Amino acid sequence: MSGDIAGALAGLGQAKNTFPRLLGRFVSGRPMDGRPRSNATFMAPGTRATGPHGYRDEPTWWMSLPGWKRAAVRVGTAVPTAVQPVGLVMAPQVTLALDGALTLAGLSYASLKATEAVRTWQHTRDWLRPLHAVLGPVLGYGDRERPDSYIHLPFDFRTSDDMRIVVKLPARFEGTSDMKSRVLDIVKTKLALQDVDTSWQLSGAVPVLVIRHAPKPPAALTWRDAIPLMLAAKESAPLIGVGQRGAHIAVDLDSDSPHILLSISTGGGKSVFARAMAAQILARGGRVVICDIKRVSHRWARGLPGVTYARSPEEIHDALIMVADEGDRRFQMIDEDRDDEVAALPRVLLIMEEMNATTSKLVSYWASIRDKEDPKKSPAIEALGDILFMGRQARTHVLAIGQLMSARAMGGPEMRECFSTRVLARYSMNAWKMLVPEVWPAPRASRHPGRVQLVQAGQAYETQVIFGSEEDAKNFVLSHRPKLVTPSHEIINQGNEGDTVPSTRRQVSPTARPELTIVQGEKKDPIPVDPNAPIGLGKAARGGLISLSDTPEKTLQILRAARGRDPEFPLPVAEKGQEKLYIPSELIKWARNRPSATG
Ligand SMILES: Nc1ncnc2c1ncn2[C@@H]1O[C@H](COP(=O)(O)OP(=O)(O)OP(=O)(O)O)[C@@H](O)[C@H]1O
Repeated sequence: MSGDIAGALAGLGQAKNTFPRLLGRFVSGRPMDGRPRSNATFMAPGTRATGPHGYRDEPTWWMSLPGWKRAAVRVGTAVPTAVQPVGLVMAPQVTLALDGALTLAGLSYASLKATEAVRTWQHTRDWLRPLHAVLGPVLGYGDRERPDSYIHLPFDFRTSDDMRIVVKLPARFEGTSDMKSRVLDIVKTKLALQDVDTSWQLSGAVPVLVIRHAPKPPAALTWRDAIPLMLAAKESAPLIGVGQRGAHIAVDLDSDSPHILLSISTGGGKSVFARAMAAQILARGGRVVICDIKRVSHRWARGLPGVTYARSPEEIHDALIMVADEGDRRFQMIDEDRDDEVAALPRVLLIMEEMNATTSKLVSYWASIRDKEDPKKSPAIEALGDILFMGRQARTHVLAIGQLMSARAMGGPEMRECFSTRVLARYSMNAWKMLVPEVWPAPRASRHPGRVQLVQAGQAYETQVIFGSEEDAKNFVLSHRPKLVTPSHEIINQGNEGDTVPSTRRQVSPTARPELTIVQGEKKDPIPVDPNAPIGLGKAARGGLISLSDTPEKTLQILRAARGRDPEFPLPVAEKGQEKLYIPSELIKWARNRPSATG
C-alpha cells in the first residue's frame, strides 16, 4: 500500500517536469528542477542561499545571478548550437566567421578568468591562508571554515591607501582588550601591516573588525618645516624625519643604537639623509668626519668648522685611524674614571660613503704600501672595526652608507652586526631578507622620493626623511653651531698633554703626522708644526707649511685671495689680534684639493 503512495507521488513529481514547464524554466533562468537555491529573482541578484541544508552565507556564483542573466547565458549558448547545422548548410562562410568570433570571445573571457583565478590563488596562498592558520583557531573557527568566509582582504591591501580589511568575528566574541590586541597583533604580523586604524563593531549578530592603514607620513618634509623639530630634538637623537600620524622619527645614538646603516640604491636619497644628520651633529657642536671616496657627495661641508673631509684612500685610511685613536683616548679617560670629561667632549659622527667601494679601495691601497713585516689586514679597516665596537661610550658613531650593504662590504659579518638601526629605501626583497630578516613579510618598497623604512628592534617605521639643500645644511650649521666651540673642541685627538694616547695604528698621510710637510711647489725644509695648533696664513706660507708658488710671498697672496673667493677654503677657528688662525691640516688638505692643484 505504502509502495503505491510513493509511486503516485513520484508520478506527480515527474508530471510537473513537462516539456513546456522545462522550457519555461530554461528561458526564464530558473533552476531546471524547479527548486530555488537562492533569493535571486528575475531582475535582482541573490544575496542568500536557500536549500535543503538550511541557509548558507552566500549563494554559489551561478545562483547569485539574477534570472535574466542566467537566461541570457542559456539561450546564448543553446541557440547558436541549435542553428549551427542549418547555418553550415545555408551560409557556411557567415556561420564559420560567427563561430570564429564566438570562440575568440570565449577564449578571451576564459583567459581573463584564468588570470583572475591565478591572482586569487596566489593571494590566498600568500596572505589569506597564513592569516587564517593563526587567526582561525584564536577566533574559534573550525578547520572546515574557508578563510574568505570571514576575512575580506582586498588584493591591493598593501598598496592602496584607502583599503579596508574586514574580519567577521564570531557572535560569541567577547571583545576584551587582551583578545582585541591578540587579534590585531596577528593580523598586523601576518599581513606585514605597520601602523593601522581599527574599528571594532561588536554590537549585533555579526561583530566585525575593520582595519585601515593609518595616515601615511607626509609627502615631503622641507628643511624649513624641520628646523623647529631639529632644534627641539635631543642632542643625542638627531631628527631623521616624520613617520605615520606625524610621529617624529629620531634615533637616539646613546640609548637606541650608536651606529646607523643606510642601504639605499642609487639616487634614493643617501646623501640627503647623511646631510641632515651631519648638519644636526655639527650644529650641536659635534665633529663630523666624512670619508667620501666619490669626493663630491658632501661639498657643502667642506671647510665648515668641525668637519674633516677625507677623499682619497690615503686620507680615508688616516681619517679612520685618527677617529679610532680618539676613541682609544676617550676609553683611557673612562678607565681613569673621567667619564664626565668624556661626556663633555664633542660627539663624533663618522660618515662612510659608498662602503662597498671604500673598503675595497682601502684593501688595495694597503696592499700597495704595506711592508713585508706589516700585518695583512688593512689597519684602516681594523680601525673601523674598533670604532664600531667602541660605540656610545666613546660618543663616536658611524653612519655607513651603501647601495647593498653585504657583510663583505662592511668588512665582515660581525662589523655589520654593530648596526642595530638599519634604514632601507628602494630595496629588493633580497636586500630586505639579508639586512632585516626579523621583519617579515617585508613592507613594499616605495618609489616616493625620501620615503624610507627605518628598522629598529624588529619594527619597521615608514619615514619621510628631511629634505634640505646643501645651502640649507650649511646655513643651519653656521647659524646654530655653538659659538663657544673652542679650537680644542674642534680637533679630534687634541686633549691635554697627558691625554694623548700613542697610536698603535699605522698612519700614512702627512696630514696626520706631527710634522707637516710642503704640499706643492718649491721644496724647502718645513718648520716643525703642531698639526693641531691654529696657525696664521703668513706663518703657514713663510714657514713652508704651504707652498703654492715660487716664493712664500706669492703663496701668501694666493692664500689670501682664495680665502675671500673659494667657498671651500677652511674657516678660521681662532683669532690672534687682527690675524685669523686656521687648522694646519685643513690648510694642507685645501691646498691639495684646490681646483688648480695638480698633486
Ligand atoms: N628626503 C627627500 N625628500 C624629497 N626628495 C628627496 C629626498 N631625498 C632625496 N630626494 C630626491 O632624490 C634625489 C637624489 O638624492 P641623493 O643625491 O641623496 O641620492 P643618492 O642616493 O645619494 O644618489 P647617488 O647614489 O647618485 O649618490 C634628490 O636630488 C632629491 O630630488
